[in-house]
Amino acid sequence: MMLPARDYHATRIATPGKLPKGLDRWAHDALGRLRGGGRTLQRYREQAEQIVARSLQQRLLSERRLREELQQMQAHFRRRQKGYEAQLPEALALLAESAERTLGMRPYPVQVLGALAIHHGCLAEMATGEGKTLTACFPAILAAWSGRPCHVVTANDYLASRDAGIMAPLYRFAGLSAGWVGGEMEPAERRSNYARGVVYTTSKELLADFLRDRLQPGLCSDAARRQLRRLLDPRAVQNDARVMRGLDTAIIDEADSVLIDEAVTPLIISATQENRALTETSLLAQRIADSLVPGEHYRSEERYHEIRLTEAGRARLGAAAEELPGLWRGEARREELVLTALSAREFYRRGKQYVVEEGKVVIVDEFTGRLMPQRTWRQGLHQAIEAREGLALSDPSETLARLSFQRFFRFFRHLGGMTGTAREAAGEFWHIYNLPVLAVPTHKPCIREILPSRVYADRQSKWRAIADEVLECHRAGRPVLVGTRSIAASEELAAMLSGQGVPCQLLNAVRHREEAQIIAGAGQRGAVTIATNMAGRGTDIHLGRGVAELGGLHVIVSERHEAGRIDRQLIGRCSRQGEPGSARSYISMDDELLRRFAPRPARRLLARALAENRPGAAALVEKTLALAQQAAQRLAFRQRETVLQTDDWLSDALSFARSEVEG
Ligand SMILES: Nc1ncnc2c1ncn2[C@@H]1O[C@H](COP(=O)(O)OP(=O)(O)OP(=O)(O)O)[C@@H](O)[C@H]1O
Repeated sequence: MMLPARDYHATRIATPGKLPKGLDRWAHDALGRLRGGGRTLQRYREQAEQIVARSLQQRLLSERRLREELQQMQAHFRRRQKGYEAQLPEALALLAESAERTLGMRPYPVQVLGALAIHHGCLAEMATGEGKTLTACFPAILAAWSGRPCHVVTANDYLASRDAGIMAPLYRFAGLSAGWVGGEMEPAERRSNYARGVVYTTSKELLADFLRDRLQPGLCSDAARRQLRRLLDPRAVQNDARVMRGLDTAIIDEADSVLIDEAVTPLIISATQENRALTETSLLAQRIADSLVPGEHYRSEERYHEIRLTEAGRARLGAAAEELPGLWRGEARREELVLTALSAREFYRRGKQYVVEEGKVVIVDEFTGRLMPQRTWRQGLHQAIEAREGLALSDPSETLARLSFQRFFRFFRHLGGMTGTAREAAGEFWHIYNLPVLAVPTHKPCIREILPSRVYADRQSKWRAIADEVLECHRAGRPVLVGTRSIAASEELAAMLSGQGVPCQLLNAVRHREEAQIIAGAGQRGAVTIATNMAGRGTDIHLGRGVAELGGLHVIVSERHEAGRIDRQLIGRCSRQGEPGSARSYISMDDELLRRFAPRPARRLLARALAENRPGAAALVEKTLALAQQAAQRLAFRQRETVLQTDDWLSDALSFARSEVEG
């Protein structure tokens, strides 16, 4: 019997506390280390082994009996009577047996350990390929049994629909229904999916729906009043345009991507309005920017993506403004407009940060490599890029609601998650989200071979060497996956390989329709797959027959990312669950990471050492690259912390302003 999902609208969402400072922060960090420490891990490990052993005993239960036991357990968790948590091991044992019967997968002890960690509000670091999808189901079921909304957050729509579909039989068996919400869905479909016990979706959909729901007219923020209104006027339920049931538990897959990489970008719900004056201004700014000479009129700082006008640049701009409309008379405003146009020219590249589709600029997500047709850059940047591309300018938009992902996820009462790469950011997870990181051991020892990196003076020689290595693997019958940082680079390599007669599959934001098919073929004998970060997370590449004997999948990292975690995710596509596999990174002296984050004199010295073939030069470049990656990560962390502090400050300032008005 399936119990109806509880109507949760009437309950308040948790209000996030402030970030601890000074001594409080020190004490808080110590607590984090304790909660994510070896003792906790040992305790969960022992419990997990007992649970798996217990589940093996339940093999003898008839299907009817197993369902009955699950129903009783669901009732315990729904009522939350005192001591119900003592039933946790038995509940997990029943679910483990159910997973075997419905999905043909009995969770390994390390998966049960991961499930326990997530249930207790930790972030389980589980290596890639260890079966996080199944692991997440157990805490999701335990949470959804309470009748409160449980959201499983995945990295993209494809994974949301895939995971909800694959795991549906287990949820049904446990008396729950599972749904998924994706970008293309209409409100009615969204509502019906959000009404399910467990909902798979992406952080963007979840936050956008949360904000849109909050914008609905007549929404009472007070829980008791809302309940009363619904009792007095049952029609209010039908007229309620909100799609979500509320927020309670979020289990976040690829938690580092969601809670760290994307955390700083605020999600903004906006309405576009025609503004001819702004359109003309953007075109004028573009024309002026085109007349400025780099080095003479402005200087650009690539590391911080910052542009500064020189005195000559200011003078030239002032002279140009004399013949322009009033808006250009204000010095600060005209500089802002031209700096935006210059940023568009200097830092934004087609095929990297964006593509042009049907006459529109479409943003490519830097971390996932996917297109984001709903997103636009703010403060005139989108229009500046359109102007540079010679496209019709879109109307600017007015902000209706905004919230950063960081702040949003701090609203949840229960937060848990998993990822293959959390260690580097353990401090940040605890500091910002109160999530201790627990490193779960692998089910089988990992036999991945990390081959020494290869270093080249320039990108042309690097790409030629990559093509040679791909050809070598292809001839030997080994499948290869090459990860690139941009769409343009993936296309370039594909053209190069095709020129050499090597058939290859290309997976990027522009060619994504056959994603599932490409991934299904990527582990077959002789397959060559070139992919942007799209293949970096969640893709499960199965080895074809005889491929393991040849050495398994070989991964080539063609250019390192600012966050080391992203490289580790890509490398994690090979050698899953104890299979063989290997990975190699390629570096060139003009890689963006080195250009932006390694000091220029060091780069010059290294380039000379490389050109002269000095022993140890390649190792030095690799060390410099590691330092550059650390510098990039530190900068990104500081930016995220600032965003959260600004968010807190804004919310304080706004609530103060409101209470003043009300008072
Ligand atoms: N207990 C199990 N028994 C048998 N097969 C399993 C089990 N758990 C997971 N698998 C299989 O292992 C493979 C990897 O699982 P999954 O994609 O969930 O890994 P992952 O940890 O999410 O990887 P990634 O970090 O790359 O996203 C899948 O093919 C899945 O069916």
